[in-house]
Amino acid sequence: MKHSGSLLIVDDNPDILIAARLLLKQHYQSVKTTDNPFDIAGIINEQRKLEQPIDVILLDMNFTQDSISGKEGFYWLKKIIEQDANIVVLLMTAYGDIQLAVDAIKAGASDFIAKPWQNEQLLGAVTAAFSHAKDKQQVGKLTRQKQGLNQALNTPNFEFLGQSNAMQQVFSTIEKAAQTDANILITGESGTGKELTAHAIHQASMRHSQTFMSLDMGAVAQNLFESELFGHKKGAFTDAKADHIGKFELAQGGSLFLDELGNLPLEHQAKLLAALQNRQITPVGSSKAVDIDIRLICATNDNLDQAVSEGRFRQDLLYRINTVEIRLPALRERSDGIPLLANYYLKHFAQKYKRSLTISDDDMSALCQYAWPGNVRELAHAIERAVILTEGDKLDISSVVGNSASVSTDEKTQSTEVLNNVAQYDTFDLDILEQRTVRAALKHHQGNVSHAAKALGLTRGAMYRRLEKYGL
Ligand SMILES: Nc1ncnc2c1ncn2[C@@H]1O[C@H](COP(=O)(O)OP(=O)(O)OP(=O)(O)O)[C@@H](O)[C@H]1O
Repeated sequence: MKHSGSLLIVDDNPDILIAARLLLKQHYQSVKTTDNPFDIAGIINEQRKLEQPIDVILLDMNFTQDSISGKEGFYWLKKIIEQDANIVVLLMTAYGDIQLAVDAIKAGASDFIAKPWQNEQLLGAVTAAFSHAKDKQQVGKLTRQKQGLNQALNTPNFEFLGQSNAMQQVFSTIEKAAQTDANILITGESGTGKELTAHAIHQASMRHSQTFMSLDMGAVAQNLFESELFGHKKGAFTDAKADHIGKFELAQGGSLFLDELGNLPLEHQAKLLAALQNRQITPVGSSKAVDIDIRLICATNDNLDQAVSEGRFRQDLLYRINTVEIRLPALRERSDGIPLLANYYLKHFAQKYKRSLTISDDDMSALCQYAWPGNVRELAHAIERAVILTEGDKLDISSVVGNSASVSTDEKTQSTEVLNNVAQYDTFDLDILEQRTVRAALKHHQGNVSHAAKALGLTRGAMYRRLEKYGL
């Protein structure tokens, strides 16, 4: 059976063309020939159009103008590589010497054949060239797939917006810090946009075409931190059924985002510090260290200075990760930015649910006065819910504010009251408000933690930490 694949033979000697074609035609589906190297580019284009692209070119080194130096062969080799780097070129000459062969391979040829050839020798070289071409095409395909995956992983679902002075400052710090490889710590309450910030840093950095890999430390089981970060070898522990690549290695060349870093237990903090200091990691169960090249971005809504003073977080690790610190202000501290965000999310969800809705000026100022304990995430969820619930063409604000989980009339009335009576809040203590909101969500969802977490826009890990924090 003939192999699929296309071959082009270029030689000014018609006898050579006939002999090579006769032999190779028995083994390969498509064998083209030409005695004029100026035809090469046209044949490559033609075959591409026919969806039978040339995989391998057998190229003579000396055409009539200059019969022994091989210069012409090098010239055409260069032209072919410029036109299509996936084509594998085999050079041939009757005046072969070792130096010419070495130079040909240095210039990008895959091999070198001396004329006259033994048929087996030529067949062997062409077979190897086809397999080389297949590998090159596979690598090209994988590279394109990786670029596509990187692009998908690196692109968050929403734009990163900010109008307020506070956010303008954040954007300017991101721009400056992104240009360097400095470790960056992003702090701020839940829902303020720490993850969006991490993406923005990666996008503005030199590493933007590489991988952005993230790990939510709040969602990692206690016994898996090391393996998630550094990987493990098959058999390293009972459940290690196969080798596992850790996030550090997956992020190689790109950025590694460690979210909710405050959750990393002390015993693992030392290992993270060592990895950052040595720029090397060792997978669990391996004795071989792997060099790493990543930009580290960490985020937390914990107060790490306080965690240090309470002995929960290593001071030396904090110094290592916070070369640049970006603090994201709570939404209530930048209420002048609320209209931009509210309109953006209204437009987004109106499109999604095929509605045409606007927000009245009064309602917009009400949105600006509300304290948004869940920050932008709460605002986005509230608007999505209101878009679903509103019956007219003006967004029904009473269903929006302060009531992320509920749709009942009672609770709607309550939230309207909350909105109308901002001044009558009995407290603005966020911990207390958060605790109440968590309780309300749990009650509404009859104690179902997953549902309540979803309604609050929290990950399960973040929800469990709050349950623990408030003893619920
Ligand atoms: N400036 C912003 N512009 C547009 N959307 C935003 C902005 N900030 C946050 N959001 C949206 O709010 C939601 C929460 O953002 P993000 O996950 O980045 O917050 P976070 O601070 O990492 O939260 P957590 O601490 O709970 O993980 C996302 O849907 C995000 O798109």
